[in-house]
Amino acid sequence: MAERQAEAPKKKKKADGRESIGVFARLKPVTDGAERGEVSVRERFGKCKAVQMRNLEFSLDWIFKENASQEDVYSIAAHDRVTAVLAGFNATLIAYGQTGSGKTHTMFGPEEVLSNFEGCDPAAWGLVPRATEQLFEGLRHAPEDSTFLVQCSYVEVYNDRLNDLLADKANLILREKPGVGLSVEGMRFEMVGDSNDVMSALARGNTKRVVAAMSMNARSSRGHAIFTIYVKEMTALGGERQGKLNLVDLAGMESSKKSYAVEGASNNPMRREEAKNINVSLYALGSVISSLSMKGKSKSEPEHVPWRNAKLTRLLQDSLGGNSKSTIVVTLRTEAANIEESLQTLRFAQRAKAVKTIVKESLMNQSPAQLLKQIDELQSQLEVTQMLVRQLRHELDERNADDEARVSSIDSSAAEGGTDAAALAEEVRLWKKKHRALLGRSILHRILKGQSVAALEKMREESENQRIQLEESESLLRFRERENRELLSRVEMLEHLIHEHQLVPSADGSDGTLQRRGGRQSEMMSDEQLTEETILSAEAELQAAMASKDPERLKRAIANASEAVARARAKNSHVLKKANIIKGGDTATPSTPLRASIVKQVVREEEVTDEEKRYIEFHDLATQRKLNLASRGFEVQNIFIDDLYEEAADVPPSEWNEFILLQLPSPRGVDADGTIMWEGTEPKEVEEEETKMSPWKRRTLNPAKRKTTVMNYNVRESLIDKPDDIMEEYANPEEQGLSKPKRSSVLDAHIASLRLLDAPVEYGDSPRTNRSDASRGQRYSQAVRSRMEERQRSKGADHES
Ligand SMILES: Nc1ncnc2c1ncn2[C@@H]1O[C@H](COP(=O)(O)OP(=O)(O)OP(=O)(O)O)[C@@H](O)[C@H]1O
Repeated sequence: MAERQAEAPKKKKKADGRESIGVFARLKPVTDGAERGEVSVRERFGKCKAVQMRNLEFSLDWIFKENASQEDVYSIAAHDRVTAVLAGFNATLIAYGQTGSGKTHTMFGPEEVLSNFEGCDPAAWGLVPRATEQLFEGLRHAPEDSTFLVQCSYVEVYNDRLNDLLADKANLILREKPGVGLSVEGMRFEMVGDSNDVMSALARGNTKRVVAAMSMNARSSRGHAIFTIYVKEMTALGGERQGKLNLVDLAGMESSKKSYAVEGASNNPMRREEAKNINVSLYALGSVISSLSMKGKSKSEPEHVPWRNAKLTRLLQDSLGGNSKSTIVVTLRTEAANIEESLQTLRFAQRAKAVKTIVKESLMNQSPAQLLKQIDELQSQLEVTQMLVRQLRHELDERNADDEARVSSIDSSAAEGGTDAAALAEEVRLWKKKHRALLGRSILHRILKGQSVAALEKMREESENQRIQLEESESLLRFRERENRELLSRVEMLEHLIHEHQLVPSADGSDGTLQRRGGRQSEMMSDEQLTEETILSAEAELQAAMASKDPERLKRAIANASEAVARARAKNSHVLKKANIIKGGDTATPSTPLRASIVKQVVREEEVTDEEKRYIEFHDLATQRKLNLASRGFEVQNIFIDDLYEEAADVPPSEWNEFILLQLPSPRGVDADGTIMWEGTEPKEVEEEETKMSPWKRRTLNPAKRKTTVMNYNVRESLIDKPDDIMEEYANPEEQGLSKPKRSSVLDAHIASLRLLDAPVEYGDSPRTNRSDASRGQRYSQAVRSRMEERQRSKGADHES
């Protein structure tokens, strides 16, 4: 084995069941002859948890270097997830990365793993065959009175359609069922009895996956594949529990220029449609991860997660936002030419690390009827046991009397001297032995009786608990219904407001602006209303621009919409000017030179020294802080945790938090002069006289010594300028064969992404903390839709009259 990595990192699980998604990165060896990019894995005390790419550092749960084996990846990233499935949890393993970066290799292994599973070398097996082996091995050691039902399903999301890879069924429908959740209608479930069954189902399914030769990968997957194994355990007493394992091999993000380098691909409409769909669904996944990572970070946490923007995100809803222990392995290409894509992948990974899922064990599921049946059974068992005990006691009493009579008769014959004393003593010993055995049996029956009584008590208690739970659920339902009614009346009120301030196009209607009917009204409008109006007009213009098929107008409209969203955010949130680099130190200084790699050590927990423990603790604190900033959209540049650790050599551990907060402070915004405003302590020159202050603090507060370089993500640029294909397709939807609903869902994805991720722009207003863009976002879309419907209706009415 190339590299036996240190033991798997312990997943932190909070008492409330919230658990972080495990996020791992795997580097793919550089392609022959290509130049390696600026990438280095930081390794300390046998732990590989940080990767440095250009001047950025990303801390994840583990970084697998190029020489990491399939076994290393499995044991660190997946083994405990599969164990959890056997204990009744849901688990998900996802591979995410640029096209050709090794997702399929990580999930399945090289091609022969599927084409010749039994004949290939098990060392080449990827996560899926290993997980399957572990599952069946676990079942072989399960309690004897349990029986299991193991099934699998395999679907592909191709061009935002759901196809069943185990049956010849295309375009399956997703349905939300009350009490059951999301299900794929008509999907085939196949029974499997061992790893060979699973692998042959997979191999069969894979022949139906759409794979094409692209310049970045000779066998590139053109859709996302989700293979699921369901394990249902049934006990002799009628209990049931179910765990499932989702194995997700995503298609890779595409850069059109690089992907179409294969001759003919750029003119192939099928390949273009695939690439567009892959990118749109992965953007939707990025938006979902962003809003999930922001959850709980501020009081005004966004409630809306845009799950519905793509089939892929709907299918992953349970894994990323629900009840599942999830792991994402991001795969990275390390060639210099691919660094930009790898950075995007790592940004996604960093955000995913801030996401928490709520993990619940699937308990033995017993209905009140089943419980009552068990109570009946136990009661009759108890009666039988009681009868047995009574019978035994009676038998024992009789035997005791009998024995006593015999012993006394033997005693008296011995006294008379007529019998052989030794033979008599032997008889006495045998009788006493029998007596003891009988007593033992009686005790055993009593223990049995005790167990039955205890079990009966437990059943009664469970039955009572279920009754209470039922009552609680009913009252919660009543409460939710009341809440819903209130929400509905609020929506009606808003619709009314919007109707009152109806917008009309500007005089010529072509400059992409809208104005309100009746200028005087605006004077009476609140800031909030004006903001809503601006967004509404921007959205209406987006729709109009789409209908006009004028690409220039559409580009203007998108820029206008994102500007409007940014303005709205600027009024209500922490903001930073686009491309405004906040610096306390000298940004001209080149990034820290790469360190010579440290000799790897494999360490056991008990062998960890105090110094190592301190380092790990510091690393965790600093990572948490970076994650916190990342999930708010800020990227920390030129700061590496190892350097901070050295800087903190004289900082007592009890003050590490303060130190890290000073080194990585929270940007609040920019004032009118362009000066950064910070939450908490501002950087300032500290007078030499202030000697009471500890040296580290004086040093850190000095802006010249401070290392901070924080930047906000410039997502707007990547959304608007990068996917040129998508822009073109907006402009020529008919030519691209896009249906109307499809177009609007693409647009919705963009709008949602802009709302969530757009680079905030500073407009001089003092920042406020009350931020509720997302929920407002929902209201905007709803309002736009209902207004349009109303217009249609009134147009219809005009015609009729
Ligand atoms: N860690 C690795 N070690 C050796 N070879 C690898 C590794 N990762 C990937 N490869 C090889 O690189 C090629 C591309 O990998 P793979 O098909 O897994 O990429 P992918 O990310 O699934 O691409 P796509 O998104 O286009 O489907 C394959 O030939 C694969 O065997």
